[in-house]
Amino acid sequence: MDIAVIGTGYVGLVTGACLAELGHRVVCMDRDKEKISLLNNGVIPIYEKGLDELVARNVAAGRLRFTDRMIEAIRGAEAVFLAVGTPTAADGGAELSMIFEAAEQIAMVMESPLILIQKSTCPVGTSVEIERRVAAVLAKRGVQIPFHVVVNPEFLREGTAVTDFMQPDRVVIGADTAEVGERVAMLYEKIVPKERILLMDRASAEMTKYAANAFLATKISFINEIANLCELVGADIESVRRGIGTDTRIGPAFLAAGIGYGGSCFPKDVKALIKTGKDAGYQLRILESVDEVNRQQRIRQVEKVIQHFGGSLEGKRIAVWGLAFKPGTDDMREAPAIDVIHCLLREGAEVVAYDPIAMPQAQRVLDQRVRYASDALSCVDGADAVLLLTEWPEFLGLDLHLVAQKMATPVLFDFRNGFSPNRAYEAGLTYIGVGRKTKVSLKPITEPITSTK
Ligand SMILES: NC(=O)C1=CN([C@@H]2O[C@H](COP(=O)(O)OP(=O)(O)OC[C@H]3O[C@@H](n4cnc5c(N)ncnc54)[C@H](O)[C@@H]3O)[C@@H](O)[C@H]2O)C=CC1
Ligand SMILES: O=C(O)[C@H]1O[C@H](OP(=O)(O)OP(=O)(O)OC[C@H]2O[C@@H](n3ccc(=O)[nH]c3=O)[C@H](O)[C@@H]2O)[C@H](O)[C@@H](O)[C@@H]1O
Repeated sequence: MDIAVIGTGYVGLVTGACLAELGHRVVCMDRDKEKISLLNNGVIPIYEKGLDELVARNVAAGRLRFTDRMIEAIRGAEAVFLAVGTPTAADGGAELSMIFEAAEQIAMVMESPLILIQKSTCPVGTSVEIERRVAAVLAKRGVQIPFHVVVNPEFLREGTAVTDFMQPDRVVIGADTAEVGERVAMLYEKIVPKERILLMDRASAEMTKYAANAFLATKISFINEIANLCELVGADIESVRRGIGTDTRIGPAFLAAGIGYGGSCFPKDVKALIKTGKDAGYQLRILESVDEVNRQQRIRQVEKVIQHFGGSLEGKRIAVWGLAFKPGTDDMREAPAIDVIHCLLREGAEVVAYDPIAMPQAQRVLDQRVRYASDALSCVDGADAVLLLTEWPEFLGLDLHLVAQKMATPVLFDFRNGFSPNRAYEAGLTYIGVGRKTKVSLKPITEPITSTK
């Protein structure tokens, strides 16, 4: 099929490259000329495992092209994916101006029948509004061109985006007729069995995406609340996590306690769903708490650091391991590190940070006073404490004896529960995790779980 993808960010670029890999002819379009120029010069603007080879292979095979011109993107296309951003608006809802603008730009130049596929995460009713706007532009142009708007939300995660796209648990397709839904389903036939392609109405597909992200965010805030309680009553969250995660009705995924969720989606999608509820006259109490618990979780961890140093961080050198919102990505959107570092600086600390991949992105958003180290060990040189904020494997494999030796005072705040407390103690570090016993006298009975899936 000839396909256009509008918006060449994390989702658009992965979608375009993967569809090309499946044999389709794909044109990826973005209004950001710099991004398109990089891509046309073989440079991938984001860090995502496996994406560079995938893009290079499909460009070389002539199945994947990039443009900043809408008319060029949709010429000859049968289907157009809309994968532009839908960030948080001032009222907490989803900012839809970019997706409406893209749809209207398509309507202004389309010459033949099209299926518009809403890949971006958008509140219930957006597909109907897109339909209305496209029809209005076509009417203004005085042309009659058949088109459909189909909802096909994306469930990939950054860091594993290519494999998530190529091996999805399921594909959700919301369409107003079974026939158009089936046509979009054909795009996924090679990667997912038919019974896992879920055809439904458009409103339900739009809601499914928000419900999925909101549920995963709820699991995280839930386990963080239990972890906070563990700290107060002397239980260990890693044991509890194992104890509940082995119940098949609960499952082990998304139960890693820590500093809370960040990223471009959970925070914004939870807020947007709360706003959808408000607009419909329904208060989503659970999700309001999920959002609030997540906000507090960052503050709570900084308070632990302040408390450890007797109420002030004035003149303390704090090392920060990890800046991206999770390992495997350079994405700094809503990264806990932003808030944590802001608070540390406000309290008078000197901050030295290191992230194996995200430092160039971080430098754009963090305070100029932050200093950057060239590796994980030099980051802790002379530090009064080190904070693990992103559980990159590179940190977890460090020799903690060496770490302790380099520090002025050997204190490890493990805000991702990436290390074994006993390993840290044996290396001479004071260990403070999230929901972990501050002193573990027994041999470790649980190993830290670093995978979040
Ligand atoms: N990042 C992720 O892991 C996931 C994101 N999503 C959803 O996918 C959507 C896109 O997210 P990301 O890829 O992260 O966003 P992004 O911000 O990385 O990329 C969006 C791109 O759209 C471009 N754009 C905006 N308006 C445009 C227009 N009128 N014409 C052409 N290009 C335009 C921007 O220049 C940007 O390059 C959002 O709705 C998000 O919630 C869904 C699943 C996963
Ligand atoms: O809509 C989206 O954008 C995507 O949002 C998330 O993907 P992503 O944000 O890339 O990353 P996750 O692996 O879900 O992690 C999100 C945040 O939760 C945190 N997390 C995750 C799991 C866990 O157990 N504990 C925990 O604190 C991570 O550190 C990270 O900050 C979802 O997992 C995807 O299915 C979805 O498509």
